[in-house]
Amino acid sequence: MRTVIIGSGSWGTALGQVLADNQQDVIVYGRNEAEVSDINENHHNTKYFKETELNPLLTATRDLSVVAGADFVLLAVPTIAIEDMCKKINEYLKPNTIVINVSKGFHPETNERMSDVIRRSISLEKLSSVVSLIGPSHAEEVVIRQLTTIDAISLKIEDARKVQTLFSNRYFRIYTGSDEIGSELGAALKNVMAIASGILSGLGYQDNTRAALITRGLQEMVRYGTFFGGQERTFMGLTGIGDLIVTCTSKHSRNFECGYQIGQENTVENFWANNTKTVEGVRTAKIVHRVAEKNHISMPICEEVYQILYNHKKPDTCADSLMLRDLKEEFR
Ligand SMILES: NC(=O)C1=CN([C@@H]2O[C@H](COP(=O)(O)OP(=O)(O)OC[C@H]3O[C@@H](n4cnc5c(N)ncnc54)[C@H](O)[C@@H]3O)[C@@H](O)[C@H]2O)C=CC1
Ligand SMILES: O=C(CO)COP(=O)(O)O
Repeated sequence: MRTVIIGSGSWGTALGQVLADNQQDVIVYGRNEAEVSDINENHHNTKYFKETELNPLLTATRDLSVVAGADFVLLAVPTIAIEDMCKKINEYLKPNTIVINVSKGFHPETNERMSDVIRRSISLEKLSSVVSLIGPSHAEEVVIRQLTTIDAISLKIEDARKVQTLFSNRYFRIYTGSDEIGSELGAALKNVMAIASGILSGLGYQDNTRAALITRGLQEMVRYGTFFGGQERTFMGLTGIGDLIVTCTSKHSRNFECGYQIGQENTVENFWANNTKTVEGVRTAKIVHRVAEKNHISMPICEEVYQILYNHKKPDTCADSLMLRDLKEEFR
């Protein structure tokens, strides 16, 4: 069984190494010459992992036609690039390919979840199903083989099981599930909460405040996710509370880091001027604002993040906006 990973960034490389560790037939496609040759020649991906030595069995290419003949294609590019990438690989795919999504967020214009974008962009006969491989998993820790558990979620459960078998090993354990809506919405929304968590740390708030953020943030995720048909219990699992904890508390999280900078500087200006990293929660905050407003879903924490990012609201005014809201709204 052959797997092609599209994207030689941090997550594509780390997941490629899991498969190389499992002695699977795997290759990474990257558009970036430096990342590809670093993997092939030095067994490093220095841009993301500094000195970490990669499994030498992991190789990379800049030739997209490598996708031809793959049984599994894993898309490890940011959400904004998923539709375009699907259209590019479509011509090469063989019938019945399992396409694995690892991106966390929404299509920037249509607001669709990633599985829906992939199903819309790849020809029906070429796709067995989409499997979302998501959960609490910083690439920086997977690449050094820290014990990690994530979910393989698919509407076609036998495909989720195939992905589970492909990736599972002594440090990487995969659970399966079929609540695609609840899982993908949880994994997307936790990025907005991680920005909020970074902001509150940057402002100097401590553990009580973070516990409040995580707990109330989870309530918002459940409210939003169940409105669109996700199951409440999914949010108690790896793609909900699990991913929420890891990104709201970790120095590895780019969403947390983005929030931290904004909180410390008490302004969003420098972030907008200088950021070059993949910070999915920034776009997600905009989409959640749009969708929640239209559907009258109460999302107070997400709304403050949106106001800071897009309406120049001062971060140090947000605590009062949240803490002094009408108490009658708080029925649980
Ligand atoms: N890094 C992590 O720990 C985890 C990341 N994810 C998700 O994985 C997705 C990918 O993120 P990362 O690998 O972390 O990002 P990254 O920024 O480390 O790497 C992204 C890669 O995609 C490539 N790329 C960017 N735009 C492209 C385009 N238009 N066409 C083709 N290639 C393009 C870049 O050259 C780079 O190789 C995100 O949605 C993220 O939320 C999920 C779990 C863990
Ligand atoms: O999704 C992630 C860990 O589960 C990665 O988080 P960041 O995108 O914030 O770095």
